[in-house]
Amino acid sequence: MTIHEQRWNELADVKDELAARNWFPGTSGNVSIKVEESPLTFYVSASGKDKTKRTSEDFLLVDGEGKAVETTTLKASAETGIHCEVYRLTDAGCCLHVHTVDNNLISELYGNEGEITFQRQELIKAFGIWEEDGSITVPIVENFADLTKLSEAVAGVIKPDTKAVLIRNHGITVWGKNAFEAKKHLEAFEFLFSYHLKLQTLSFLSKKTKNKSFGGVKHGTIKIS
Ligand SMILES: CSCCC(=O)C(=O)COP(=O)(O)O
Ligand SMILES: [Zn+2]
Repeated sequence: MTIHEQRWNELADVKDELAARNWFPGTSGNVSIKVEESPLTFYVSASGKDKTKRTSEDFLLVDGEGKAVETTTLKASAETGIHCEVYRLTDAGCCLHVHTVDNNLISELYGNEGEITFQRQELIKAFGIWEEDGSITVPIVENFADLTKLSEAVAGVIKPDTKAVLIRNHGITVWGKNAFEAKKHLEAFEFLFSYHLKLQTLSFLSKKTKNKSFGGVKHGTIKIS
């Protein structure tokens, strides 16, 4: 099997796994995988496709500027520019973008702060953070309609330890050194988002009902009194 076939299959497999979780509602989302480092080429999903279906026209090969490197009638994802920035600024080998209710809610709740930080959560070990007081921060950018501006906004918040960027009321773009790691990071973030939202809801409800069962909420810590 050629390297191109291998990468295509890895990307198709991870896309299927995310589709099985209903993480591509309404044709949303896009995925990519690096094929060659220099000059950069990567497979990216074709725009507007039903990402729950597996076909021979799911991906096309593009260069570091997001331009097709082979003759094709396929159109690269509208958000290919974001994938280009991720490959330009990080050592990513795979980049995944999904729209979920949880990542949209978190992006709106913390949008004005421009970031959300998770601490004292076992699952941050999925990002290689094993320190007692380690934390992971996800920057949040506005959802600019101009996709060049959106790509620039994403690029502007990527630091050396950034693993993902939230786009406000849009979705998350997350990456890893390969498809396995990118999926691991995505699953871990979605777990943290879901946990955080449930905890905030429980905290709010307990305050509303003056039920003292749940105390102050501090980055995932629940004090039971
Ligand atoms: C109906 S989703 C709107 C576009 C979007 O945000 C997305 O993730 C999918 O765009 P693509 O061009 O990659 O299909
Ligand atoms: Zn999107």
